[in-house]
Order: sequence, then structure tokens, then C-alpha cells
Amino acid sequence: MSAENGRGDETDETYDYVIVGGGTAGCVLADRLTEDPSVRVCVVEGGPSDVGDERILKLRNWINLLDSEFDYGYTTTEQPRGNSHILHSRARVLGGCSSHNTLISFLPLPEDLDEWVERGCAGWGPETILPYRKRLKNRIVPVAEQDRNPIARDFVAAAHQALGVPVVEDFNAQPFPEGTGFFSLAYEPEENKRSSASVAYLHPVLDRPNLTLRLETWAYRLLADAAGALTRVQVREKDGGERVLRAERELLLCAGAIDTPRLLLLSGIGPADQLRGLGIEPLADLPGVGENLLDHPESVIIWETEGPLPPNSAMDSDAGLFLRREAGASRPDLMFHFYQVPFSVNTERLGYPAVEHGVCMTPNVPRARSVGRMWLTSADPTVHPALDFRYFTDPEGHDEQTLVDGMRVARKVAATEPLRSWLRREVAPGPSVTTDAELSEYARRAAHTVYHPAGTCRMGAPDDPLAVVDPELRLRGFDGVRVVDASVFPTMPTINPMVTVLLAAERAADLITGRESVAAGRVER
Ligand SMILES: Cc1cc2nc3c(=O)[nH]c(=O)nc-3n(C[C@H](O)[C@H](O)[C@H](O)COP(=O)(O)OP(=O)(O)OC[C@H]3O[C@@H](n4cnc5c(N)ncnc54)[C@H](O)[C@@H]3O)c2cc1C
Repeated sequence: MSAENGRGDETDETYDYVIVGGGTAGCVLADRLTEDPSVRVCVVEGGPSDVGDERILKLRNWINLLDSEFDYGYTTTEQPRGNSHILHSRARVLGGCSSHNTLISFLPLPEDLDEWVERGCAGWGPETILPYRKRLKNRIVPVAEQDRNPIARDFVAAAHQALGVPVVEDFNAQPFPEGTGFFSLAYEPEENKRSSASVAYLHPVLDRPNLTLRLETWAYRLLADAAGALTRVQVREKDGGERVLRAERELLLCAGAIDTPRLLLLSGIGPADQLRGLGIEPLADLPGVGENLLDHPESVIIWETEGPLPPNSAMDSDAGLFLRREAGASRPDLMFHFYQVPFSVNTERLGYPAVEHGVCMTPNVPRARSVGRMWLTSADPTVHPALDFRYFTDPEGHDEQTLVDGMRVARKVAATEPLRSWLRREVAPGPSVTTDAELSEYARRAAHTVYHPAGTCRMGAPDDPLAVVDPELRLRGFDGVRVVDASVFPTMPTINPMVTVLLAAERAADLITGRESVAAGRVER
């Protein structure tokens, strides 16, 4: 790695590619593009390095990273039908959210990708995208035997018994309509070490002379040249110093589903009237920037256990459940994480007691129909954008009903052996909350995010007025700028999305370099 190999005049350093955001997608691109030693790549990353930092590298420490110095800590606007107090954690560290998250790793389901093609994203079908799993450098394995806590095993057994869903040994072996089991994680079980995008892709290549990392450096504006091409990015370093970096080939925006649209808006790319209202001169009227804010909302049901639990685990939420409520459906429409700790941040705020020893289930909405938006409230680049997820506002009531059903399913599993004998009492919402209306009220007030915002620079066909990038991820109306991160998702995949981001970045690397796609074989359905 070099900090000296930029070329140019006093203010400009020039590279072939400048990657904004050394996160999940950015690390993949940084590695793939620097495989060619003649290509100079600069990564601008707002956070510090993760190298040698056990706080980041120990997977089980993830929960202590929430609301820490490694978290940008976004908030939401008031959610009249949901929880207005959710902290939307986004990682501020090399590797991005893959250095901060629980590393649960699911391939997207084929139908999730079919849906993208139906939305005008030619070239993103399962036959093209799923074969990229062969390229992934992360070590992805089912939770190791030594990490399988007895109570999590009994949750799986009880879910199987109560609901008749199969026990799945490896959720990535084949697409599944439903099932319960231990998750697959991107980790090294021997040391409980992350196999994040940073560890898997960047750590082995940090000494490449054609790779420059600019850490703790914040990109806040893209600049057009005299011909109107966006070739430069203005950045602020930790000590307050300013710098302009220039890309001779492409600028690659990988700042994530909140910060990529934020950067575009600050640069005058977005809904023109909105930008003018803030005193930002519009460069391009792209009404879709910041729209289509997607997420997986969840709720929580907590039990006190009969005393302390055995301590072993990979990251305290190692098992779960996927359920289809509609017989014969090809995809699940209800998902659970099972936590062997009581995740009580939202319930304590509502006045429910804290318990010393407990567990919880967090039913979530895999394909939520409520869609939100984000926007700037100020032209000042240090001011956080407004995020309005519009949780539980879909007119059919699908999202709310999914959580109500989820609460009931959770109780059914909890009442089934071998889980039942572990549990002393339900503490939140408690057994007196039983009607649909009561369950809905509680589930929405105690709701949380699974931390999966996506969709705010969605990919789409030329006739999609809200598409921000085309199916080759090129920013609409500009040459030489692509967006590569979770913001390009046109719809939310059913599963936890990190692997979808990794696959998208691998695909993007091929689109950028012109290398042939990995898709030689056919996808199993
Ligand atoms: C707590 C938590 C748990 C999660 N658990 C899971 C899970 O178990 N499984 C799963 O599949 N998904 C999980 N997710 C979601 C998943 O991690 C993300 O969807 C995915 O990693 C997003 O990747 P990305 O490349 O879009 O963005 P990120 O990985 O967030 O990368 C963005 C990067 O850009 C940097 N950046 C942002 N703005 C700027 C700027 N202006 N200048 C310079 N740098 C900038 C950031 O510091 C960051 O490094 C979780 C997320 C969180 C927060």
C-alpha cells in the first residue's frame, strides 16, 4: 500500500479509480481492481483500520460496537406507526458493516433476483449472480459445533416440533422455502474471528503498491470538470485538511445505502427542487436519489430463563427460523433470529423490566411493503440526513400483520419442548397481551431494525423514472461514475443482505474491468 503514488498538481491526486467507502462492497472492488498491477486505486474510508483491532475482529464483540466510536449512529424521523427511537447503526471502520455486523451469510434466493430482473435490472438474474459465490473470498461456514449453545439447539428442535418446518443444516446448500437451524456465518470459528470483507479481501493485499488507503477521510462532494464530467471528489482528512482526488477512469461510490445518496445530494445530484430549497445548485435532476428506502423491520419477545445459560456461542444470535405463512409459497415471508441474550433496548424504554438471564426471539418482515425515503435537511455536509422508514404504513397492513403472526408463532415455539423447560416467564410483552390489536401495538412500539437499509439509489431500466443507476450500475446521466453498495437494490432480498452486497460487488468488478462474468453453469432451483 502506498500513500505516495497519486499523481497530479498541488491539490489533485490522480488514480485510475477512486473508491468512496472502504466498506463491504468497497473492499471487494479495491482487491479486484488492484489485481492488475498497472491500475492505481485509492480507497477513501471515513473510519480507521480494523487491522489488529480485536474489538472489531472478534465477532462476538459486535454488540459493543453499536453506538460506539465505530458507529455513525443515524436516527429516524418520527415514526407515527412504529418506534421513533431506533438507532440505525452504520459502521465507521474499514470493512464497513461487515466489520460491525453479525456476519450471518445467506445467498439471495433465486426469486429475489428474478424480481430484480422484473424491475428492469437485466443481467441480475440468479443464473448470472449466484455463480459469483465461487468467487467469494470470505470463509462462510455453518455455526461450528463448539459454538452451538444448548438453548439454541433446543430452540431449533422446538421450532421443528411446533411448526413442522425442516431442520436445515446449511442454508446455502440450496434455496429454501422454510426451515430452522443454525445460520452460516462468515467467520473463523477457531478464533471467533471475522471473515469480513476487509479481512477476506483487503488484509492479504495491503502491501500492493498500486493500492492507496486514505483512512479517517470523509468524502463530501463530487466535483464536475469543465465538460461536466464527474471525475473528482473533495475529501476532508482527520486533521481537517482538504484534498481533491481525481479518477482518470471511474469514481466508484461504495459509501452504503445512507451515505452514497447523501454524497450525491450534497453534490447536487438528486431531486432538483429539493436541492434548490437547500441552496445546493443542481447538477442533475435525479428524483430517485434517496427514495426507495428499504429495511427489514423486526420486533422482539423476551423470556426470563431458569437461571444462567451455558456460555458458548459464535455471536449470541446463532440460530433462527424461516416460515412461509402461505402454503406452497416458494419463499418464506416471516423470519426469526433467536438470541441467547435478552435484547431489551426497546422494551426497557417502554418500561418492561430488565432480566439478568433471558433469551428473545425477533420476528422480522423479510419483504416489507412499507417503503421510506431519506433526504438532506441542510447543505452542511456534517449534518446527518433525515431517514423516514415509514415503518408499518403499507395500506394492506402486511408488515404489521407479519409481526403479529410472528409474536404468536414465537409463543408457540416457546411453549414446546425442549425449549419450554428453559423458560421461567415471558417478560415482554407478557402473557396478558393477546389480541391482534394489543400485539400489533406492542410489536410496533418495541420494533427495531435488522440493520439492513438498502435501495436508495436503485438500479433500473431507462424507463424507470426513479432509477438512479442503470443495470451496469452507472450513475444515470454521467460517464465514469458507478454506485456499488446496498443502495442499488431495487427490492429487498428475503434474507440478510450482506452476501448479496458481496456478490453485487464481484459482479461490478467484472462490469468495470470488462472481464467475462463468472456465470458459466446453471443455477439449481
Ligand atoms: C449491526 C449490524 C448487523 C448486521 N448484521 C448482518 C448480518 O448478520 N448479515 C447480513 O447479511 N447483513 C447484516 N447487516 C447488514 C450488512 O452488514 C449491510 O447491508 C452491508 O454490509 C452493507 O454493505 P455496503 O457496502 O452497502 O455498506 P457498508 O459496509 O456500510 O460500507 C460503507 C463504507 O463507506 C464508508 N463511508 C460512508 N460514507 C463515507 C464518506 N462520505 N466518505 C468516506 N467513507 C464513507 C463507511 O465508513 C463504510 O466503511 C448488519 C448491519 C449492521 C449495522
